[in-house]
Amino acid sequence: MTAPNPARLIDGKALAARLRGKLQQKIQDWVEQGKPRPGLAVILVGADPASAVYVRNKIKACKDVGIESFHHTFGADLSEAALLAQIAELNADPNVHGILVQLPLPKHIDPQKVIEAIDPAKDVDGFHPANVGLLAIGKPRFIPCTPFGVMKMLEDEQVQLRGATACVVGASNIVGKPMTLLLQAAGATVTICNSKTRDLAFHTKHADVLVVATGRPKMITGDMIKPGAVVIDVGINRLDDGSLCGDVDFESANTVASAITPVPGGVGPMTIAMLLANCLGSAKAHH
Ligand SMILES: NC(=O)C1=CN([C@@H]2O[C@H](COP(=O)(O)OP(=O)(O)OC[C@H]3O[C@@H](n4cnc5c(N)ncnc54)[C@H](OP(=O)(O)O)[C@@H]3O)[C@@H](O)[C@H]2O)C=CC1
Ligand SMILES: Nc1nc(=O)c2c([nH]1)NC[C@@H]1CN(c3ccc(C(=O)N[C@@H](CCC(=O)O)C(=O)O)cc3)C=[N+]21
Ligand SMILES: [Mg+2]
Repeated sequence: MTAPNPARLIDGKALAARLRGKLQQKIQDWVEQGKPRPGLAVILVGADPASAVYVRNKIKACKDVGIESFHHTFGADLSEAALLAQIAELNADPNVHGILVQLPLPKHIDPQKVIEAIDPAKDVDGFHPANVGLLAIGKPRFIPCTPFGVMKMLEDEQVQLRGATACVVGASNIVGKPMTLLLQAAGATVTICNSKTRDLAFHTKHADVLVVATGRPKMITGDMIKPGAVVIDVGINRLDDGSLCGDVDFESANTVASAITPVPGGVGPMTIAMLLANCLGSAKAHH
């Protein structure tokens, strides 16, 4: 059975490809002006298979648009001190404009300490407290890639955020919190939910724009969605059969929403495109 009235599919993969094409041209122009090629250092600690895939995707995306990438891979037994020393070296390297330490890190390493060791001017993830603060006061330097990508998708879809009701489900530092700041800066009235939220559906059902980032496969079902809402599914979950699914139950949500992102092919590719955009922005700010 097909949905009676299926939602418009928001094609993040296609939009990301368009953005990468524009970036490739901008980087070519920049380098032709005699400016240094943007460089991104990616640090991977340990052998988490999902992380390894993401890092490989990021490095390939760099190559496609003309960003030089520097890949540093370490075993899971790397000491925190050694990681901090590696970051200090990259902070001082003039060929490196962006530094990304792939999360999660092994348990013996304090991720907050690592994030704070990165030069805020090279923090293309936008996770450093200085950059979080700048975003919070409406003067962003680096916008975290995933929420930045979501905003680009909403813009491309011409979703009216001014005066709209938005709900963000999930309140992490890397997705939910910065997402809330961006939506509210765009004029939406925003509710942010977490695992303790009582009557989650009450909140989600009021949202014209619903963004979900919980890491709970298919937890948002069609009956929790306002008819006609725009639904953005940030979740990436691997099921036992090896397939990927989001935090939204696509099948039931698709019949209620007016537009929805798929997983895969939605927010994920946009995250990488915005990382590349932040790297070019950083190279320009350095020169
Ligand atoms: N597409 C992309 O580019 C990216 C995708 N992701 C994916 O997005 C998802 C979220 O990632 P991340 O933000 O890092 O996750 P975290 O685990 O850091 O945070 C999850 C958040 O969701 C909340 N939450 C958990 N369960 C529920 C529930 N039942 N009801 C309401 N809220 C709940 C948690 O609440 P509490 O605060 O109470 O614990 C927490 O705030 C994951 O699937 C991840 O793989 C992440 C980054 C990028
Ligand atoms: N310092 C840091 N910065 C991050 O931005 C960061 C991180 N750590 N750790 C993990 C999360 C997750 N993340 C994704 C990026 C792209 C896809 C992506 O391209 N997804 C494809 C599918 C990929 C697949 O097949 O597995 C898609 O949705 O179509 C997914 C997830 C970035 N993260
Ligand atoms: Mg490269």
